[in-house]
Amino acid sequence: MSGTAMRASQKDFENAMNQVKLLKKDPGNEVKLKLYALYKQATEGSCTMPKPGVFDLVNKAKWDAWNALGSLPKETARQNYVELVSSLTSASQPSSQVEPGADRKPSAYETLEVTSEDGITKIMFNRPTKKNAITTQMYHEIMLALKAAGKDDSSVTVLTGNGDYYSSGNDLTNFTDLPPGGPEEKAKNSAILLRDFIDCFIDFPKPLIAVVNGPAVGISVTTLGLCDAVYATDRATFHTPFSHLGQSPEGCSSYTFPKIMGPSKATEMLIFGKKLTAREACAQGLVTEVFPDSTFQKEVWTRLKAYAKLPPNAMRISKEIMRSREKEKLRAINVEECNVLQERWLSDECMNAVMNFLSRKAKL
Ligand SMILES: CCCCCC/C=C/C(=O)SCCNC(=O)CCNC(=O)[C@H](O)C(C)(C)COP(=O)(O)OP(=O)(O)OC[C@H]1O[C@@H](n2cnc3c(N)ncnc32)[C@H](O)[C@@H]1OP(=O)(O)O
Repeated sequence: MSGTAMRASQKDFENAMNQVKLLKKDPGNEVKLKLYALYKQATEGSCTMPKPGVFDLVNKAKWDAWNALGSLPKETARQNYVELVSSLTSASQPSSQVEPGADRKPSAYETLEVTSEDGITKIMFNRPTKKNAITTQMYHEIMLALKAAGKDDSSVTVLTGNGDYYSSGNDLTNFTDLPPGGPEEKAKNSAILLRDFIDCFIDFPKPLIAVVNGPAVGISVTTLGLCDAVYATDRATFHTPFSHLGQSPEGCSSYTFPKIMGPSKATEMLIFGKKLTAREACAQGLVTEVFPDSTFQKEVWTRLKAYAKLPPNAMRISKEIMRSREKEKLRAINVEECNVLQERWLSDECMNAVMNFLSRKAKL
């Protein structure tokens, strides 16, 4: 939902709770879990309950769903709940009662614009004035959008950015919002969020294409290694300044980058923070193809529309074959990288780098 759209009131929330009870069609377990999680988050805030045991399957599934919302603000959870219920009630209406344009429901997201057309679900990062830096809320919204796109009836999913940047990576103000447990708790929560976020890329079931419309920094670069194709404007640059920030690689890049470009080129990017042009990134295999900025959008979307007409099940199965041998390995690498980062975030090197950026002493 855009920043200017109306927020759901407590009354809207209560109406939505009543509407859920009146749903004619069972929305299925997945949606019920999402509703449960959003309800708990909206009413109680972040999940602080102890995790149920592995054999307590139902409560564990509920706990997982709630816990996955991390620190999503209560108001956003309330809004997302109302919008989810609204989408369920409008989907269960007979088509003759649906007003023209009623399928164009307001977006369920504040930091993204998500659209579905011509067999393509487009997830657009939508904080152009902040160079599409990824806030905690935005991580959650991207996860929700990816999970929904993985199940919708589109054939391919596209990630792109609004404005002049693809994304400037992690929003460094994320580090300033400390929970009661201080930096240690913050680092622990962030590591869990990062692990879950990257798992969504590892497990994404359809072709996932990045349309890199401008410079990309940090995690918006590393996740490209988990996409299935990367199309870039010749204006894009690719920068992973982890050492400069006192941090270490994430997004499985410690594995995917050496595999894609060889260890020494990966070292230049991941350890020395060398910024690549789009053409350099293409020569090294991180980018699939580079287009002149003047024709970028037209050429890329024409191509994607043609790809989206291919048989969706064949594409899904082919991706599964290509990814299946790697999945367990990628998950393990993700956990390892998150553990290392959890410690890095508490280091003086990292804290100083973040403070320098926030106090405007340093930019990349
Ligand atoms: C759950 C946690 C998981 C963490 C995973 C680990 C992830 C690691 C990374 O992603 S590391 C990379 C982090 N990103 C950066 O260090 C980039 C920082 N930004 C910059 O250096 C510059 O802003 C720039 C080079 C991207 C763009 O410079 P310029 O063209 O001069 O624009 P501005 O600096 O004026 O930016 C406009 C506006 O946006 C704000 N902003 C931009 N990027 C970020 C960011 N990453 N975090 C926070 N804020 C950002 C910038 O402050 C300006 O805001 P203002 O208008 O001043 O309010």
